[in-house]
Amino acid sequence: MLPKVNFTKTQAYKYLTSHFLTLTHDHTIKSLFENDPDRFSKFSITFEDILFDYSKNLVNAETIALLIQLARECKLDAAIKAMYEGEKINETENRSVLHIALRNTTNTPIYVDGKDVMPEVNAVLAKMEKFCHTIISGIWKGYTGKAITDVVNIGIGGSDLGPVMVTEALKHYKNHLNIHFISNVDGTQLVETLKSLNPETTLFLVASKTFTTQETMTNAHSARNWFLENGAKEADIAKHFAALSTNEKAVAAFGIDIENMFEFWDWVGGRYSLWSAIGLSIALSIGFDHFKQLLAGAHATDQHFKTTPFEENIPVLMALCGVWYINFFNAETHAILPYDQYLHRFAAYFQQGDMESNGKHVDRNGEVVYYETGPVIWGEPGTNGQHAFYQLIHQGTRIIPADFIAPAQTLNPVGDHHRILLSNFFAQTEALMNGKSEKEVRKELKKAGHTDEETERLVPFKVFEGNRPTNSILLKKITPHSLGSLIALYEHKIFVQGIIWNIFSFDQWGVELGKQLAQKIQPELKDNSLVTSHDSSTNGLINQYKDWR
Ligand SMILES: O=P(O)(O)OC[C@H]1O[C@H](O)[C@@H](O)[C@@H](O)[C@@H]1O
Repeated sequence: MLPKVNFTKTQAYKYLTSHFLTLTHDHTIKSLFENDPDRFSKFSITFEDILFDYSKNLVNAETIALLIQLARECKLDAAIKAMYEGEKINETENRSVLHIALRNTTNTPIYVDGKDVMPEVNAVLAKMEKFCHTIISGIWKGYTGKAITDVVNIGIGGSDLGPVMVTEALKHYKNHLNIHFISNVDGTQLVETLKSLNPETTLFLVASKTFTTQETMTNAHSARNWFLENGAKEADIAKHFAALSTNEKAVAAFGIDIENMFEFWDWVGGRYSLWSAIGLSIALSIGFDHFKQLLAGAHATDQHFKTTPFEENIPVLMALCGVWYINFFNAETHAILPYDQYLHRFAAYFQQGDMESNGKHVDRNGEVVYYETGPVIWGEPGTNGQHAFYQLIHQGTRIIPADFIAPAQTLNPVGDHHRILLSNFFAQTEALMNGKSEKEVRKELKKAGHTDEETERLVPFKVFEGNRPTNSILLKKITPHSLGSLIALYEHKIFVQGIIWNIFSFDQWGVELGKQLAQKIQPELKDNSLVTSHDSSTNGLINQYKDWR
């Protein structure tokens, strides 16, 4: 059982409330640097090939100490232990939360209901490895004797976003196989994807934890129809369809050979499942050795998170800074801004990771909370974001804490590109912190030849308040290992925040209601009769749709 502490009732929260007033009155981030030449070394941590710099936050040593006291009062240590020991901390679904077991490369036993899960985990990994070898090498033949050239992952949510994000992030390491993803039930994605494919050389991976998700099952059935309508027979399905699921019965009912099923377990949350059989498209894309490196990188973070004192623990500090902004500064969103094109789906991935985990308004006692919980997560790769939405981060009315992520080494050295990219990465966090004062603006305008009158008119628009907080995460290079570590840092950050906010981070009841209503509406769309069973807006929309279709 997880501890159930209301963090707003702790001593630390009380202290933080008064500390907030003194800190924000007396300091800016800029002045904190001016007053402490060692600030960077005090507020940054190097873990393997990752430098986490949180010095450009509105925190001082006292803030961090109080936030850590908060974590202690919320019994974070007991919660971490409970997760790592396989306790059923997902209490509303009565399940353990063990994505850490999927990448437990040191193989220490982890027990669920008294049974070590590691033999099963290793058996599936071995099966995935063998499968990857036969597909990548071309030993596996399609129904006309040709090797597989294209792999299509059919899944949605956690059965899509992780594989999409990681195959994109590690594109540099990919082999000859073309990997495609179909997630949306909008037939457009299916039709556009299948257009370029040959059934003789295509492998479909039907990825669904439950194997009941409507979008995925609809797409999987249509893919099967396409396969059978283009020359293949029922008996050929075994060579072209595999399933990644926890639901053997439903896989068999769909007609996929159980030999081609890669299993995982109910203690793997969908949005934490890229490390499981759901990662098969990743392993096929980059090869199994690279996939193992991805797992090893995540395992390294798991060890860091489990064994490092909170003062030096990156996910704990990421989480606590987030709590500081959300619950004391009323920040509503958190931006993830990777200065790396390969990470272009990283923010989208953690939209599900974070928002489905911590988008909750009922605490672990079943009470409605009166404080803010999970932030809105958003972001795009820099420098594209700079030319789109950074205006609001720099000069808008809201506080937007942001993570800037960049690799020191590029995987694609071309001319001066990487130096230009990284100079923007460094410049942005500096600018967000320092801003530009009236005095500086005046000087600049005068130097540019503006009259005094023009200068005074323009000054207010050109001032940057600064004092906008950021984290910088500098990686040596994007590798399967470092990416695995990075993803796991964010996963554990989400866990820590869920513990502080006293919410259950590993269920997702909020996605159910829309699903239920869609099931109800679907039969109403069959014929053209007038619909009157809903509110007037929903009726009006449905009836107009019927009129226009
Ligand atoms: O893998 P499945 O079972 O198809 O679920 C896909 C997705 O469905 C729902 O939206 C949620 O439960 C997500 O967490 C999940 O990732």
